[in-house]
Amino acid sequence: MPTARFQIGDTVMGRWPGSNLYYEVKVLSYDNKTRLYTVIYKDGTELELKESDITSLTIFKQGVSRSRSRSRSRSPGRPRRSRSRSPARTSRQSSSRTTDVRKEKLKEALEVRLTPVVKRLEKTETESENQAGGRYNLRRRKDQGDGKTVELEQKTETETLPQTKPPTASAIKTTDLEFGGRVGVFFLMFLLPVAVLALLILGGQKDASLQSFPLELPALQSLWDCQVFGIVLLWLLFQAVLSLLPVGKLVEGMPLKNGKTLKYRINGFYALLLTAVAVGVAMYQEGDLSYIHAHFLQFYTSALLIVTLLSIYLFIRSRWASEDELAPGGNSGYIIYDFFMGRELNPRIKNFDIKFFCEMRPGLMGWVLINFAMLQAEMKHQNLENPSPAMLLVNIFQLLWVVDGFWHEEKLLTMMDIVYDGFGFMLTFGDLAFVPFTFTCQAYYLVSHPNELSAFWIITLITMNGVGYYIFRKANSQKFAFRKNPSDPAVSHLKTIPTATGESLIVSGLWGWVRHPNYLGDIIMGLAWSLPCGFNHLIPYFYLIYLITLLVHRNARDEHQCRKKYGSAWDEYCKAVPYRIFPGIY
Ligand SMILES: NC(=O)C1=CN([C@@H]2O[C@H](COP(=O)(O)OP(=O)(O)OC[C@H]3O[C@@H](n4cnc5c(N)ncnc54)[C@H](OP(=O)(O)O)[C@@H]3O)[C@@H](O)[C@H]2O)C=CC1
Ligand SMILES: CC(C)CCC[C@@H](C)[C@H]1CC=C2C3=C(CC[C@@]21C)[C@@]1(C)CC[C@H](O)C(C)(C)[C@@H]1CC3
Repeated sequence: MPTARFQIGDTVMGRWPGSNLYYEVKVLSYDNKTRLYTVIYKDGTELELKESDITSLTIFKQGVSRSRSRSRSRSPGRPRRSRSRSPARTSRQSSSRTTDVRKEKLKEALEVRLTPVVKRLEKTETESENQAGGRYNLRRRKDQGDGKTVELEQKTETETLPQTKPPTASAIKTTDLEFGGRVGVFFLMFLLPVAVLALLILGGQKDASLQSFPLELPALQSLWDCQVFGIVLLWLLFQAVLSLLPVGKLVEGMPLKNGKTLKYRINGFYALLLTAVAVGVAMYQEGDLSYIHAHFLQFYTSALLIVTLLSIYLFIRSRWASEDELAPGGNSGYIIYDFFMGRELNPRIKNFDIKFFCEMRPGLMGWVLINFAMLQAEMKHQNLENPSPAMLLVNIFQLLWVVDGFWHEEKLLTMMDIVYDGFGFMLTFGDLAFVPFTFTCQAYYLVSHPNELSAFWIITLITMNGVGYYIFRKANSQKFAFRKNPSDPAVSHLKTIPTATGESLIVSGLWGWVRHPNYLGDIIMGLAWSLPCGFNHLIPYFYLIYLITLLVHRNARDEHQCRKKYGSAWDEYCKAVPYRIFPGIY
């Protein structure tokens, strides 16, 4: 008959599921059969924990002070990494984000069942302070001067405790396959490039209706041009050189599995300005940008070849990557799957981060350049003295979005694409081929399909894009500011739900309206980018369709992770804010 090591009513330290973080919990009961303890966290979450996930307060405190003195003696005078980390997020959050990533893919041995019992919506500062009592009041801790540091230190130190050692890297194996597994990604790998090619062929035809497909298939030799390939290579090289310029700040990314952080040069905005200058000079020298329109298919096939070669290089080099440099989602052992998803998380050549570079630079800059080239091509093809209002709107709206992206470049470092996803065919194709050749679908379409816009429509579209942008920017900035410092006056008025991980969820304002207001803003903008092209064809709506599909899928993926991470607090959030992306739609 097994005996319980901890007694009912004992206050002990309990591991939070899937993480290496320990919180004070009270033992409620012990089940002799399952050998599980039911414990209650201070936020009211009840869990069943194994004995190995519980430690007594005394042992825990000894462990913390031991590891503290160990780390001090190892690196005297060295500043704590966690305090000087990326400005993108606080290290407290960084820590839980990495933990979340581990939790998702490392198949930890923890088996816990979440049993939401008491739920509490944190309403106002005063109210939550009154309620603080015995409960875990996160809001209050953060507001208590050094409270944040204490909490942060404890978590950092906790990771060095022997009993909370993360699973060894060799245990990492991707078992949950996405996109239909091996067969799914195999088809996607061929379907995606072909679908984009079809879009480009169709968008360039006079009759771009889907019924006319597959008309006028281009001759094979017209898909390739060595000069175009050379231009694409030069473009990549030029952007790579700009990204390496020692201007702009150096920031640290999120902590990796091995506890290290990588440095990133944030100079995208300068690179955009320099690119604009270079294009200006080229035009002044009588360069004709409409060349891009005339050779659009060849530019695409050149990009596709580079994508393929780069993906092969990335896959081969990942063989030499250490286990802790691998992405949790791209290490299934199946060649096709891992090639598609990407094995290595942050492939680098010295300080040059290939993923970060591809994600932001050649594709996004290329998008703006191609749009501008389409504007010139439109004037040439339609004998216009000035670009059409539709073309101008599309160019300006999208330029605003790209400029915004570069202005907030460092925030990308906290996104799942950088923190979690490997760099393989999917992202390489997405960044270098999909973004520049499909996000430009409206401008490309307008070159051969003019669409008149009335003043009313123009004003409506400007308003729509403005509203979308406001929601998108405000939601993203609010979340970012809140994660950085919840006491920031700009966000401290927001109502929140505390969670047992130490992070709160915003439940008022935009984040109290729908659960992903930033996606909603993005979608409204996507609509404002397509409508200038009229309603004759589906081609200009390709971006909108892609965006909705991607964001709905991303939303599901994110919610799955948030539910695992925040447990009952996430359910509470979902109850308080029932709509996912669109108001009125669950
Ligand atoms: N045009 C395009 O092709 C694409 C555009 N985008 C845009 O990029 C932007 C960022 O998107 P993405 O990174 O996917 O997602 P989000 O920026 O929405 O990040 C989701 C994370 O936010 C945190 N969070 C969720 N709800 C709350 C809340 N109520 N309060 C506080 N924190 C919360 C959670 O992380 P935690 O709690 O750990 O902080 C969650 O994991 C969006 O605007 C999106 O539209 C994205 C993909 C493609
Ligand atoms: C079907 C395809 C192969 C799917 C590819 C998806 C990618 C094109 C997108 C996934 C997430 C992206 C983001 C941006 C660009 C498109 C991809 C790579 C982004 C960097 C653009 C600039 C923005 O400001 C952003 C919010 C930083 C975007 C982040 C996500």
